[in-house]
Amino acid sequence: MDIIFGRNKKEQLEPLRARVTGRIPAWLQGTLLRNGPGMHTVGETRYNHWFDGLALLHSFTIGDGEVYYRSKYLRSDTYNANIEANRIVVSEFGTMAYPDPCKNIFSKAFSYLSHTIPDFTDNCLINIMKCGEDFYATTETNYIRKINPQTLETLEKVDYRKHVAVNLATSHPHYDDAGNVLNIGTSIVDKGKTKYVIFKIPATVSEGGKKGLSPLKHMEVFCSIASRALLSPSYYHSFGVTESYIVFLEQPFRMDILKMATAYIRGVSWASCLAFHREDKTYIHIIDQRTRKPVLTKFYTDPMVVFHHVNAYEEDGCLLFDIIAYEDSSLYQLFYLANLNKDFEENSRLTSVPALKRFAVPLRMDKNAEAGSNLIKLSSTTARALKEKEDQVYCQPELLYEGLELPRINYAHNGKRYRYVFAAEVQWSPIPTKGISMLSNRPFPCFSPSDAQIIKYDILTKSSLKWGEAHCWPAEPVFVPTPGAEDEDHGIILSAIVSTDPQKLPFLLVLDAKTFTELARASVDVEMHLDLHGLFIPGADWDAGKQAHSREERDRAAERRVAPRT
Ligand SMILES: CC1=C(/C=C/C(C)=C/C=C/C(C)=C/C=O)C(C)(C)CCC1
Ligand SMILES: [Fe+2]
Repeated sequence: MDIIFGRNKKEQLEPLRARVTGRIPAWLQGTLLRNGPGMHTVGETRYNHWFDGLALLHSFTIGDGEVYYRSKYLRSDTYNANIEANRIVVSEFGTMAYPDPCKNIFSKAFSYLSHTIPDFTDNCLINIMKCGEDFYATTETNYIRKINPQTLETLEKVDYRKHVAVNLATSHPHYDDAGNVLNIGTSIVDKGKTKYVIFKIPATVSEGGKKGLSPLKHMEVFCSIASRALLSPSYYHSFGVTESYIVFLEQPFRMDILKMATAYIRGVSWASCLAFHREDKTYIHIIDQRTRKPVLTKFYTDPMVVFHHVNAYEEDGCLLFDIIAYEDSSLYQLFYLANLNKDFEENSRLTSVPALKRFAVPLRMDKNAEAGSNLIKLSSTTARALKEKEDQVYCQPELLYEGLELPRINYAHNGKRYRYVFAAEVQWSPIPTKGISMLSNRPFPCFSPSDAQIIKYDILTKSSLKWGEAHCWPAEPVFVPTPGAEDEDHGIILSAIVSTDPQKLPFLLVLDAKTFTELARASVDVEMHLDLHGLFIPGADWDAGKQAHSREERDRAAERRVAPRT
């Protein structure tokens, strides 16, 4: 497991031609650009958590049936400071770091305290966001980093706070048909009011006919939602949209602001300031995009932890939304490197498995409905919404499928009716209970991973198709539609596969999205990292992608030309 999770990966700066077996469809031209943690130790120091690792961007440039691979570390301020000091000097999610051991730690801590919330990391390791014509590496802090999608070079650092009052923002924005970005962030103790802020970044800006203006400078607040608890806003990783609404889950997995403000002085990580409150509810906020206000009915459900929304849409006066839900926060526990690097089977136990669940929320309240009655009359789901009071509804989901994560859809169906979920599936087999869970303090059913595959789940027929191979770890499957496609699943699936078998090279897998049969694979002789998220840039200048060298490479080549041979 160390091969996959714990080991630092080398960059592949020069585009490397992959060995293609099978046939890549001729129409498939573009670049699959992805992000994830690639470096877990710096000098003698090591990160505690897999989500701390330094961002390693990688790309597969595809065209004329060929594939070229390259990878490059994001040259974030965090990366540069760490490399220069040859140790970890910037704090990440699961690792608190101290910039300068020679200086008085306390004076530093006091200056942090006076700001309440310290300056966060710009190690943008989670996803890639498209903003107008530009691409950004993203994480969940207030920083994003512009990148060159062809050369993977790191460009400007953008601070969201300069444009909207957010200290944190998700790495999973939504896009409308015009390419405008919709995202949500948390504004911590801004004028004493902790709130969730939904903001928009326009795809294009033109002022007096001037082009090339930065869309980020034209961000606007779309609406905000007050946090239930001023000092403990919810943690969230994504949200949902339909054509007319936004779905935001205020889950009882919360950040303790006071703990965060003193974390540095106490020598504990940000992760330790997050806690799951199983005695609490999950509040379902539905924001009407037309009025820019939350609907007044209070919808809630049982406590849960959600990272990924799959999709949401409206049907017959109801809003349906699908998520991957956990019963507790054991996922974060699992990704501590100490757990991942030891006996994986033994240690990677979850006290709850990721489950695809469908919720249904009534958009119009039946005033005459009796208390206790189910307001959902759809034949397509068994999800229920029980009226409790005039303005209070308890939602009970329909369980669709257990054991999948990293969901993707055909994005043309985002916010609209859809049928297919593409995801990574990890089958967690139950193992005999050995004791009491440290997380929940109760006897726990334990699960250990037994099999990893890519899955296409059909919500309509409740059936699935799968792709899997021995020793292979699939990444998030990305759907790319065939040009002119009419069917939702008319296209291909791309996934970067790494293997635990040292004899087997990593490869880009190309599947037919309809049948889930393998069309081709492009193997590369590199140590590839297991990534998190990314996107496909269609029709990107294939020749340029194949040849484009970064500024550094060009400089090195020039140096080689002038340097006398010794
Ligand atoms: C640094 C930092 C954070 C980073 C969180 C990260 C990096 C989360 C990654 C989550 C993933 C990858 C989930 C996958 O499902 C917080 C807690 C937002 C706030 C404090 C500073
Ligand atoms: Fe994610």
